[in-house]
Amino acid sequence: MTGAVLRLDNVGVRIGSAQLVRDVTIDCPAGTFVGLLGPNGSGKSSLLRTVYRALPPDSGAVLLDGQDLLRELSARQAARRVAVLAQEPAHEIGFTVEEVIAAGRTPHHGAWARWASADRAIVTQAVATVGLTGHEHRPFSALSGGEKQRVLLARALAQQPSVLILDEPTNHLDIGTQLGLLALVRGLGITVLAALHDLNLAAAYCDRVHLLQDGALVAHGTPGEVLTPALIADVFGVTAHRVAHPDTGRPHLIFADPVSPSREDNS
Ligand SMILES: Nc1ncnc2c1ncn2[C@@H]1O[C@H](COP(=O)(O)OP(=O)(O)OP(=O)(O)O)[C@@H](O)[C@H]1O
Repeated sequence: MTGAVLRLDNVGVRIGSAQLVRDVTIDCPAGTFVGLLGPNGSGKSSLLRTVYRALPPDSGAVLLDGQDLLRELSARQAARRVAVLAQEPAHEIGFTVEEVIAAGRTPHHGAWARWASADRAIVTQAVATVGLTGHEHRPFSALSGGEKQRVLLARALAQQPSVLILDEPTNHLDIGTQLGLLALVRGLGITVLAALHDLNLAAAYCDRVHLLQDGALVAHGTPGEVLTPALIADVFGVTAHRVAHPDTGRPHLIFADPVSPSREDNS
């Protein structure tokens, strides 16, 4: 799999009279892992939805290798190139693990076309990559939240996209699986745009990060440039101390508990 160049060019999102996102420009060079950060309700999911065509931008455009994703590519062409692991709970009731993952091949040949052996090999590989070999015939609805997330990642991998959109992909995952998922995705070599709440995961895995507040971009750059205690205090309203990760040298944040001092005073 190879990455595409993704550009969000002055994207605005409006639903009814609410302007959810204003004039956001984000460049994701091919093969980079780009983080989208910001408090609850800052517009991250709304922005990501424009990239996987769940929501049309109200202004601006989303460009994939220079082509307008909405106006120059068909839905199927876009689906061959952009996969998503979204936040919404999945309701694939009645399907097995393997059937859910196999749906990732649909944009490549249509729902009713004959399956090639290459399709089966891609699905088998995706199942193995997320560590679900042996679980192919289990009902999807009977899986735990974390197992479902791995199945949906496998479906996205089976799609063989050049851009992967992740919206809070580590929800429901234990720490080992969180790190494993992000390392796996980073190793794919495709372009990734990921909304992340965990700023330390963003610092560890992202090449660049973009910080949203109230639907507008307030900072962008490397994690080291953006994740400063001053900006974190300003945007998230918390005190953070920043240290260098002892192994990687990347920024690592330690958050202060604002309740602690008064507890000590009262004891
Ligand atoms: N369909 C809609 N109609 C009206 N307002 C909406 C709609 N969808 C989202 N919003 C509002 O838009 C704002 C941005 O929501 P969005 O889900 O994009 O934020 P977010 O940064 O992804 O939040 P979170 O971190 O909580 O997932 C919120 O105030 C939300 O209530």
